[in-house]
This record gives sequence, structure tokens and C-alpha cells, in this order.
Amino acid sequence: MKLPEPQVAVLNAASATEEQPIDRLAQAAGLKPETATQAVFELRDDGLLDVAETASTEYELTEEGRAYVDAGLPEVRLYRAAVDAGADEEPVQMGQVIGAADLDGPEVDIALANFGRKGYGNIDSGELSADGDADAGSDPEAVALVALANAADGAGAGDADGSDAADTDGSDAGDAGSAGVGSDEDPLADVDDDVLDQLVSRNLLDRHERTVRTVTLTDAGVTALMEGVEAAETVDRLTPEMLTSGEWRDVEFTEYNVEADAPEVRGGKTHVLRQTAERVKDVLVGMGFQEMDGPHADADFWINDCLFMPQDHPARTHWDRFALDVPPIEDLPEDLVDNVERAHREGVGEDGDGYHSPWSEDFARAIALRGHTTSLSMRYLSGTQIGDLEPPQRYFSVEKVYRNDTLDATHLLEFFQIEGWVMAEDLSVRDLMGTFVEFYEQFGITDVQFKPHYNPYTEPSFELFGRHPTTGELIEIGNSGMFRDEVLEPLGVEHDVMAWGLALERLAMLTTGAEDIRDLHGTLADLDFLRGAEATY
Ligand SMILES: N[C@@H](Cc1ccccc1)C(=O)O
Repeated sequence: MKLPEPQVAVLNAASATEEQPIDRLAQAAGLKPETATQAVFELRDDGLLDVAETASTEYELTEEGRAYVDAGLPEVRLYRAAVDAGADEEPVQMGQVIGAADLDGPEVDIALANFGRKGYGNIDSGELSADGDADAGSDPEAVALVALANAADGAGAGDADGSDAADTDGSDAGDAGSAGVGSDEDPLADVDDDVLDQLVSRNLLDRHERTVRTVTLTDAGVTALMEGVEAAETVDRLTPEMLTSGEWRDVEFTEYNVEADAPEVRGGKTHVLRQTAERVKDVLVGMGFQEMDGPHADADFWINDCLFMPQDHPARTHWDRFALDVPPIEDLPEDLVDNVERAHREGVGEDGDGYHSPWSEDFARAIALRGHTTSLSMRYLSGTQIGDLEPPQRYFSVEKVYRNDTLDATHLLEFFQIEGWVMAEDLSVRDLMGTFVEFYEQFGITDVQFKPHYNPYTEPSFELFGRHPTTGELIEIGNSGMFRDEVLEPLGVEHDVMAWGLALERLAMLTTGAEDIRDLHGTLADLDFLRGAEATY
């Protein structure tokens, strides 16, 4: 059988009875590890080799660990100095012992803490006593460090990557070697896991988890070797010289293995929430809406006062809003401020009634991060943004809002709201509900439920619920209603306006099946979930 040279070398180095790690095989075959790895997989694909994967834990001395191999662990040095000073007979001044132990800087604390932990003695009001029976000479942590250092030094040249690493529990794989590479005895075989944990937490050892691939010959591999394999003179690269000399005509080219494993490449992609937002915009534009735009930090006037939210409403306390320490807004339309104040104090219409509670313009001018994008609806409906409006009008935004909520599976402190409103001559609740049914249908959500609700600014008001595809639970997806006269009249709007705020993340939960809103965005986002998530409507 003719095979490419690296494959022949690997096949010859492999054994039917001993599992060998690829690194070792590479060395025995005189190949670079990458070349050997490639050859191994090609031979596996041809059925000549078996490849097994074993997890292995390796330990490596840190710089500090190495330093203690030479100098001794600080607590052991302290113990020795203590015994020399007679602290096993009677307590000795601590300062004296520390000086004698030649500890300095952070070593003093390290020594004292571990001295106590290991029961080498006691420290009491500045005096140190040592337990004469303690066996600091065979301190298990020190023994482990030294064993590891010796093994690393001994392995030295033989060690494939030249590091101080020692393979411990992958020893089935590592010990079988016959390639004559150093000693594969596990230097930490006798060391308790507790001791290793302690050394890792003391930062004296680094722990690495590694996957080791080990290789054995299959029956077919053994047969091939017995029948004889020789290196095929294949060429893997066409050179200009071959072309000019015409040699290319006579050589055999290496075949490409188009089925070989290749590293997985993950390109960037649009975040599923952004995909959903774009889709929402398309749907709303398709339904005849135009997009609104406006400040994230805005005057309370636009965020709350225009919405007939009393200034002593609980949602307006500092608990709920993110107030900003910036100068108050200056340019509020005077007429509108007067109208809004009058609505709050006296109400609107013939038999209207206001809140009869204090209303302060200063309070209205203070700036905060918007808790909803209804502030944009107010700006647009007031005519300050796009001039006076003749019905019908339809506007929307898909923008961020900020609430001082408690983070949980359905709440974020920053999220996106799908704001919208329709102004027309004559609107009813049926128009409102119909709009949502039409909207959500575009996302495959056909089971939208409505629950009567209360908002200071809409009457009637409805909360919207949708069913989560995997948990089957109804989750709140939005809030809506018909703006009250107390909102519309000060704005100078003489027609009906229906409006809503829908949560983009909740919509994405329904369409992607995310059960926890925190998986979608923010610092806790689940990258594996996001990589696979697509907006599929
Ligand atoms: N502002 C409301 C949503 C809403 C907007 C407009 C009218 C009615 C409700 C909220 O954040 O929950």
C-alpha cells in the first residue's frame, strides 16, 4: 500500500496494543505535531487507526510555587524557626521567630495563616508556640510541589512542549508509552485531591484541563503494516519550477481530503433582538406607520406630566426613575405647559376635575432617563416635532427605555419598547385590538389576550398577553389604551388617539423560545443561545 510519507511514519509509530497520545506519536515519527495530527485523522478516515479522546488534568508550578520549591513553604520555614527558638517548649515572641525564618512582605501573612491551618502551632497575643509533634518535614503540600518540580526537570528535553506540566489522571493514556520519552510516571499520583485543590487555591499550582487524543492501530492498520506500506511520492504543491521543467506531468499529487474536520468558524451576525426590531419596523411601516425619534434623557414634562401622571404618583418617586444630575430643560412650549398645569389642577371639559394636588413647573422641567417612549408620542402629538397633525396619522418607535426595576427572568433595567399610536376621526377598542391581532400575526403569534388595566393616561386601558411557546405560560407583552381627554386636550388634539407600548424583548421571548429575558441581552446573555437564535418569521 502506498501512503503519503507522514502517514507511513505515523502508522509505523502506532501500536495496536498501546494507546499513544498524538504528541508522543509525533515525536516518535519525527513529525511536527500538526502534521502528525493531520496524518492521524487521515489514517482514521481510512480505517487504519482508532482515535480516542480522554480528558486529562495537568498541573504546572506557578512562579510562586517554583520559588517555594527552592526556599521552602513559608509556614514550614516559620515552623522550623519556631522549633529552633524553642517554641515547642514555651511560647516565643512572634517578631523574633519571623525574623529568624527570614520571611518578608506578604510571606509573613501567608506563613501565619497556613501555620495555623496546618496545626503547626498557635499564635496568641503576639506569642507563638509550636506543636512539637507536627511533621512539617513531610508537609504534603511541600512534597507535592517538590515532586512536580523534579518530574518536570527530569522530563526536560523529552517533554514534547518543554513545559513543567505533569499529566495526572490521564495516566491510562500517558503511561502506556513505549517511545522512550522521559518517564511517564505521574509525579502527583500519591497526592490527595484536597492537597492539589489547596495548592491551586494558594496559586502555587495552575490546573489545566486538556483533551488528549490517543491513537491505536486498527486490525486493518495491522494488516496494512504486515503487507507493507511504503511512502508514495506525492507532491502537495505545484511550484513554478515544476511548471517550467514540465516535471508536473510525471508527479503524483496528494489528494485533498474534503471530509477532514475543519475548525468551526463563527462569523458575526445580527443579534436576534436587532433582527426582531428590524422586522417590527418593517411590519409597522407596512401597516402605514412612520417612525418617531427623540431624546433618551428627557424632561419629566414629556415623560409624565403630559400623560396626566400626577406629580405625587408613586412611579415618579426617585425609587423608580433614573434621575440625571443635569440642568433642567429650558425650551418647553409655554402654552402647553399652561394647558398641562390646568389639566392637572382643574381637569378638562365642562365637568372635568383635576387632581387638586400640587403641580410644580420645576418638577416638570427636571431631566430623567425615559421610563417609556410615550414621551415621544407626547412630543409628536403636541405638534412641536412635526407640526399640527391632520388625521389619520400613525407613528411608532422601537427604542430603549430605562426603569429602576429588579432584574429577573422577565425584567431588565434597560429594554426596548415598541411605541405606537394612531390618530383618527373615530376610533374604538375594536380598532385597537384589531391592530394588535394584525401586528402579532406577522410574528406567528395568534393567541393574544387582553386584560382590562389602569393607566392614568388612557381610558379604557388593556394589558396584552401572549403564550410562551415552551412553558405555555401567558406572559405580559404590552400595555395600551385610548388617550384620555386630559391628555389630548392640552396637546390640542381633537381626534381620537389609540396608543400602546409593547416590549420588544418579550416579543423575542415568544418567537425564540427564550425563557429568561437575561439570555437575550445584557451582561448575562447566553452566547450559545444567541448564536443559534434566529428571527424566523
Ligand atoms: N407607557 C405604557 C405603554 C402605553 C403607551 C401608550 C398608551 C398606553 C400604554 C407603558 O410603558 O407601559
